[in-house]
Amino acid sequence: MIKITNLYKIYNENKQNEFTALNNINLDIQEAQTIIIRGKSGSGKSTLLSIIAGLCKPTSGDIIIENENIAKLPDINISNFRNEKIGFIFQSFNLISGLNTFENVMAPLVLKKIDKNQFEKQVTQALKIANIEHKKEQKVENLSGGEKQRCSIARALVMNPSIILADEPTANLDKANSLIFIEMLKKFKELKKTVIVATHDCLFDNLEFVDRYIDIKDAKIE
Ligand SMILES: Nc1ncnc2c1ncn2[C@@H]1O[C@H](COP(=O)(O)OP(=O)(O)OP(=O)(O)O)[C@@H](O)[C@H]1O
Repeated sequence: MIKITNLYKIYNENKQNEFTALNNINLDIQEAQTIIIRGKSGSGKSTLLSIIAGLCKPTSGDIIIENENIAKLPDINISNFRNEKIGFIFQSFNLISGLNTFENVMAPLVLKKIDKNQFEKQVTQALKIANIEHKKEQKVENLSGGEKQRCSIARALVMNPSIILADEPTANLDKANSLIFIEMLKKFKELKKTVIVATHDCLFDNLEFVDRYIDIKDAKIE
């Protein structure tokens, strides 16, 4: 479902500060699997997730997602592809201040031509799955850290994507909220989402529902 072949990411290529962040990555991820990518700070985890999300171009190599080689897609097609297929949960939540929870979650739907009832249904369903419906009218700047994350999870789910990517999802959470996030991963699995989490948090070690742990060291899969 996600097939990565001979993937390289070289920052500042042919310059004095050239740096290889991903060095010949090959990876096959099946539909509905839960994958944890582990590695020290600077090992290349975020770079790999950003490339899978189409947020950043590889230097070379192929990333086939549902029969589409996103390494070769023009930028405009990549954003449409990302909007429909991928939900991204950012470490620092990336919510829009001044708007409430409901408005933040509906943001990805705004440009879609769907009727108001369907629109409200999709937002409400995402809020329910993420357990944040009770805060739908609260401005996001007044949410707690855990609630901000649940709002960003609802936003990631609102388009009903088949793939969920999470970059260091527990970096800004206390232990209790980190464990709530881990429980949320089980829910994603029940919903048959393909989930890839990049983390160096040992709370993610030895989880029985995780299909595969991938360790990255110095830009390579170990
Ligand atoms: N735009 C850039 N230009 C140059 N080097 C970069 C750029 N982005 C990332 N890097 C370098 O690539 C390496 C991998 O970065 P990346 O963010 O993927 O690591 P990471 O494993 O996610 O680390 P962390 O856990 O700290 O987020 C790092 O050494 C980083 O400094």
